[in-house]
Amino acid sequence: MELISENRVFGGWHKRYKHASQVNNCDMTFAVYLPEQIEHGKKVPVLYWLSGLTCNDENFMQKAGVFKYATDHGIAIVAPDTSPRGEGVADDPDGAYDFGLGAGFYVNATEAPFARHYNMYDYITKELPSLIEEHFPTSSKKSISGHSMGGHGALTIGLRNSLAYESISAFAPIVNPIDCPWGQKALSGYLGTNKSAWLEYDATELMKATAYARKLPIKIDQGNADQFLEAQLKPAHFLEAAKKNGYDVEFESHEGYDHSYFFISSFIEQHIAFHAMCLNEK
Ligand SMILES: N[C@@H](CCC(=O)N[C@@H](CSC=O)C(=O)NCC(=O)O)C(=O)O
Repeated sequence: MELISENRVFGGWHKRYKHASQVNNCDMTFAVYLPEQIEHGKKVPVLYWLSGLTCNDENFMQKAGVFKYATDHGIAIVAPDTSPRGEGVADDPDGAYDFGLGAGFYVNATEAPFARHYNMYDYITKELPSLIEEHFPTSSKKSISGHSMGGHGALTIGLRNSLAYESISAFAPIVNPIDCPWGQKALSGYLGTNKSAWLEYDATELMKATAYARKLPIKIDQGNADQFLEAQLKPAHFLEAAKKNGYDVEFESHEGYDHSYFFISSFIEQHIAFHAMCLNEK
C-alpha cells in the first residue's frame, strides 16, 4: 500500500492510500479515518462509507463533518472510491456521470468490457476489509452506510451479508434500482439484459425475498426536497417490502432537505451514534 497523504484531525488521523486491487485488476484509492483511541493501543471497529455517483474517496471525508463523532465513539471510517479507475478501465461510452467511472454501483459486472475491472461488490465485501484488518489496529466488527448509489450499496451488501456487519444505514438511498432510470442503466450495462441477475443487487427485492439469518438494525434518512426522490430513490418501495416482511426499519423524512452533502452533514451525528450502539456492544 502507498500512503498518498495524511492529516491530523480531531485528535485522530485522516489518511489516503493507493493499492493494487486483485479483484478490480487496477490500482484503487481509499481513505481511512483513525480516531485517537488507536494511540492508546485500542482496536477500533470500522464503519464503511459508500459514496454516490460522481464521488471518490474524498467527498465524504471533506464534506460530511464526521471526524468529531467518529472520535467521540472510537470508530474508524473507511471511504473507498466508487469505481475502478485508470488506464484501460472502461467508461460510459458518452462519458455520462451515472455509469462507468465514479458509478460502479457496488456490483460484480459480468458484461464486457466491464467485467474485468468492475468488481466493486467483492472489493467492498472481501478485499478491502481484509486489507484494513491486516494494516490497521481495527477489530473485526464493522457496519456499513452510504449515500444514494452508496446507500443502495450499503443496503444490498448489509442485507446479503448480515453475519458480517452489525448495522446498516443510508442517506437518500436508491432502494429499488430495477425500477428507476439510474439503476436500469447501470444493471443492464454491468449485468446484461437478463433481469433475474439484477435481483440480488436490489434492496427492495432482497427485502421481499429473504428470511434473514440476522435482522440487522437499519436506519434511513431522506430529505423531502430531494431532487431525485420521485424518479430515482422511491423509499416507499423498500419500506412497504420491509413492513410485509415484518422487518422494522428506522426511517425519517426531513422537511426541506435536498440530496446534497448539506443534508448528510446535518444528520451524520445521529448515524454515527446509531452504528456506535451496535459496534461498541460487548
Ligand atoms: N451531476 C449530477 C448529480 C450527481 C450527484 O448529485 N451526485 C451525488 C450522489 S447522487 C447518487 O448517487 C453526490 O454525492 N455528489 C458529490 C458531491 O460531493 O456532492 C447532476 O447534475 O444531476
